[in-house]
Amino acid sequence: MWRVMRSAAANLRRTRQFSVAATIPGPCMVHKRGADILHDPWFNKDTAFPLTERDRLGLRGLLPPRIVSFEQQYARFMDSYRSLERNTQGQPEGAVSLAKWRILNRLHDRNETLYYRVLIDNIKDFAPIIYTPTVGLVCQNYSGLFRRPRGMYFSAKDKGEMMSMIYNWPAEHVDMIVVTDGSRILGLGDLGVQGIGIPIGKLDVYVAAAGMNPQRVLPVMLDVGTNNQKLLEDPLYLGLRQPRLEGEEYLSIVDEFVEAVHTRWPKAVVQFEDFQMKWAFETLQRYRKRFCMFNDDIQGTAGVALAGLLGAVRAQGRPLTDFMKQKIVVVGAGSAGLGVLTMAVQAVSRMAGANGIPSNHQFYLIDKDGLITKERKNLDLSAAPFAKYPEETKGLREGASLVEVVRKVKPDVLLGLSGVGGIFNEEVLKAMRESDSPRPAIFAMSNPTLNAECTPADAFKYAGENIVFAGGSPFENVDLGNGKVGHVNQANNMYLFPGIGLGALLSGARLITDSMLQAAAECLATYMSDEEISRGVLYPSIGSIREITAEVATAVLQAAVAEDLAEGHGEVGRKELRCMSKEETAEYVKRNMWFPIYSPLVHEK
Ligand SMILES: NC(=O)c1ccc[n+]([C@@H]2O[C@H](COP(=O)([O-])OP(=O)(O)OC[C@H]3O[C@@H](n4cnc5c(N)ncnc54)[C@H](O)[C@@H]3O)[C@@H](O)[C@H]2O)c1
Ligand SMILES: O=C(O)C[C@H](O)C(=O)O
Ligand SMILES: [Mg+2]
Repeated sequence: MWRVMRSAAANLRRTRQFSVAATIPGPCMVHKRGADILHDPWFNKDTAFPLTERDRLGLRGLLPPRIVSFEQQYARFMDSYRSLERNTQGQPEGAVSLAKWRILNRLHDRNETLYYRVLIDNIKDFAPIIYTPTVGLVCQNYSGLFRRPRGMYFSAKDKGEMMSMIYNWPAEHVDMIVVTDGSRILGLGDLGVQGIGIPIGKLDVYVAAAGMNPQRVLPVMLDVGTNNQKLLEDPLYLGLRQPRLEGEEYLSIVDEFVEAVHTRWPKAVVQFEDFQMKWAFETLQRYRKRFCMFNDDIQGTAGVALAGLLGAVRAQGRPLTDFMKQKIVVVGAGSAGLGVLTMAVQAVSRMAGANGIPSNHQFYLIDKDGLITKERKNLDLSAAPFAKYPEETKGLREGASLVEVVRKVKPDVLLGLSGVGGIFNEEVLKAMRESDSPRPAIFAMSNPTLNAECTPADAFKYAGENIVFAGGSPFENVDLGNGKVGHVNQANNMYLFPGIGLGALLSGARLITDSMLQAAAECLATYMSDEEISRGVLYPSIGSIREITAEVATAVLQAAVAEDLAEGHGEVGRKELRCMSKEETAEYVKRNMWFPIYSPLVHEK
């Protein structure tokens, strides 16, 4: 458990060419002809339709005569993207990001194959546009940006209709669903129906990183109203104009949706995303023993944070088992912060061994009212296991402030999942200089950029140059002068959710268990070489997200097999999965990862 890969092995893996040859799709059946094909982004090839297909599909005369290759189309798109970048230099960042999102979104609407190819090849550049942080801005402006619908919308007004509505979705097969109710979009709060941008962005990452087939993914918005007064008063707002449903009324909507999905696509994996804390925990508890689902903010985030925390131990030159001694201050007792602490405690008890006494002594939890102790009035049930007994507080009082806690505890790690920009201020960061760790770690994981607890520049400036740093949104590395660079990691659940979803899907498991999630976290934690870790590099580059996702999916699938939960997927049955070696499992995963190239289209009536 928690073995650290030898650096040579990790490097070898990194240099291995990632094979896409096996993913070349065969002919693709299309039930449309003529202009209907050109207007369908799944099938459209624009000017790249060869003459034979133009004849066969009734496209002759509907396109200019010259046939342009995929490579030429690709180059033309990238040229226009780069010229947009040049022409908008110096303009406000938000406006530029939205312009970039628009040009990508237009391509998405027109030609999915080309869109996903440019996305995969340029994921490092494009992830911040189609995903965090720009996706946050898109959600905030969604009603104004809306041109064409994407995904499905189930509203409180659809009660009793969902079982039939689900059949309105045009695709026969759906493998992966990301659903939100828009109640806690990143650190931006309740954005109602406008939160649909998040499932769309997450599923784009699924296609790019996990090779999910875009014809088989479904973003979903459950619109149960909004408590965002500004949106309710906005004449352009596209969602229900009513306060959020609560209690049983709310749950009956989610229940109906989950049942409808399960009836039509019993094997689909469902990811719950950006639900406010009470519903995030409630729905996870309610469905995880019945359906193949997980909550990304609780469980995906936990695995990514744990991998980073273990990396921070290695960066101190200590053995992994020293994780049990690390003093960690978690700021934010919401779905993400509590998810992280829950998984960290599980890791500590595994390390302590079967007879070890599970301990959370070294963890300190802070929320908007300060340090959480057993003396807290109306202590939230989910935070209770992490509340400090009086004898554990080092003399700190209930509700002690963040800076008081940091000064007194001298933590090895300060981890923010509060959604509050800038709360790791100069005073707090300077207090981290007194940390007991030779290499303190600062994780400012809240999204989007302005909601990060601090910037990396401030962290290196005030807490010292020897820190290890991770943000949740992408930031540039920091120039420390004298040729030294402060490496900036992105501790974002995108390193795990695509592999969790893909591994679960390909295993055919009916549930996503703690062991499967632990396998995902372990895989990420052991991915980096000692040399990388010593430079403060805790996570792989986004550029290799497809490789890490394939490994995570393999680990998840193997864990499902080990628990005898893997029932098989498509042609590959339970028995075959059980007989596969690790290498064969990895090959099976890669073989099933979709890669965008134009397939020959064959018309079928
Ligand atoms: N990097 C990632 O992968 C990742 C994953 C999940 C969530 N997040 C981010 O984490 C943030 C929180 O998400 P969540 O789902 O846990 O939200 P949440 O609303 O469930 O919880 C927020 C918590 O922060 C606390 N808080 C608020 N103000 C505070 C303050 N001034 N000081 C200390 N604590 C304060 C609240 O009391 C609450 O406990 C969001 O910004 C989200 O984008 C990041
Ligand atoms: O969406 C992200 O970038 C990460 C996370 O799921 C979040 O809610 O912030
Ligand atoms: Mg989220």
